Amino acid sequence: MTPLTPDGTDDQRMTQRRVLLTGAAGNVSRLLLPGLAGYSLRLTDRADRANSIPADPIPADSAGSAGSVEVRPGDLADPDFVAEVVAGMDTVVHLAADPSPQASWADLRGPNFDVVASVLEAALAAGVRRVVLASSVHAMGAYVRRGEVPIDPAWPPSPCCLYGTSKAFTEAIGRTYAYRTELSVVCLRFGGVQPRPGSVGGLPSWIGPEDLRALVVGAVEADAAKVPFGVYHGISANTRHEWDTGNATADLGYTPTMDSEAFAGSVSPDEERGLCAVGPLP
Ligand SMILES: NC(=O)C1=CN([C@@H]2O[C@H](COP(=O)(O)OP(=O)(O)OC[C@H]3O[C@@H](n4cnc5c(N)ncnc54)[C@H](O)[C@@H]3O)[C@@H](O)[C@H]2O)C=CC1
Ligand SMILES: O=C(O)[C@H]1OC(=O)[C@H](O)[C@@H](O)[C@@H]1O
Repeated sequence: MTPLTPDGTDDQRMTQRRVLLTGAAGNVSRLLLPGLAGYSLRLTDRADRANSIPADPIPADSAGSAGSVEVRPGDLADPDFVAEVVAGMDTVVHLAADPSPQASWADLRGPNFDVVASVLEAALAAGVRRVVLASSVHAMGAYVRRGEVPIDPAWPPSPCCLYGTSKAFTEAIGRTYAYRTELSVVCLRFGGVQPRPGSVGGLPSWIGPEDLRALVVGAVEADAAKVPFGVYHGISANTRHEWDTGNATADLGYTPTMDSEAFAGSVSPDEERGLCAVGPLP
């Protein structure tokens, strides 16, 4: 791997970094990509989603030079494809997964368990510096229902659903790779990633697009020697404070500026406490 120029400008550093984004045709990617415009990007998603992967240079959301964009469609369930698409990358931002809190074990075991393991294994083999793994607030959702807030990222996972369980696994296997190998792993527990929050119940766990971009860039850029592993809450600076983001500020330089309260008067009145419906597991 070519080392980055240590005294380069931020723009130079970004275009030198080769970043693979998985799940590039998805909803989080759509909001995230303008923040990654300065990187040399490789974007991947399933072939049947390829026409939703942006193929042209991404318009940046702030002044900055546009890096290159390469699109490589394929199925991450195939470990050979994973190895191929990870090769040559400095950083992997792994978003691809089943994002549904209603998903069953049968739905999740491939995309949210096996694929995570394949991505870490391929990244290690390829000499990748850092893997950023998409986790979710659902890994901690039981604390919300019990009203045990604000939630400290260092508390043990307490998933509210099997999807949350898959994210607790994601964090655990990431921690193992960081402990046993040279790979640095950063897990981001995103809240509701939306241009604006949808309901009153979603106000505490919202992360807006600008904060999402700043958090992921912070996770890509943080010095791997100083941050071999970490789990961070990806939440905006919401007035209805339920998620501690202090370690993200300290380690990743994340200083959120958006606040869901700005939308409080115009969201749906659904106030349900908890991220998931209660009832039998799927
Ligand atoms: N949307 C949200 O508010 C939140 C999302 N997350 C996490 O962020 C990540 C992205 O979520 P979204 O963009 O909302 O989901 P999405 O469903 O919109 O996008 C995920 C993408 O991953 C791709 N994918 C899944 N399995 C694949 C495979 N085997 N091979 C290749 N591509 C595959 C899908 O085709 C899809 O385009 C997920 O890991 C999700 O769990 C976490 C918290 C909140
Ligand atoms: O609970 C939330 O706000 C979000 O959390 C997630 O992890 C899910 O992937 C997304 O579908 C939810 O909308």
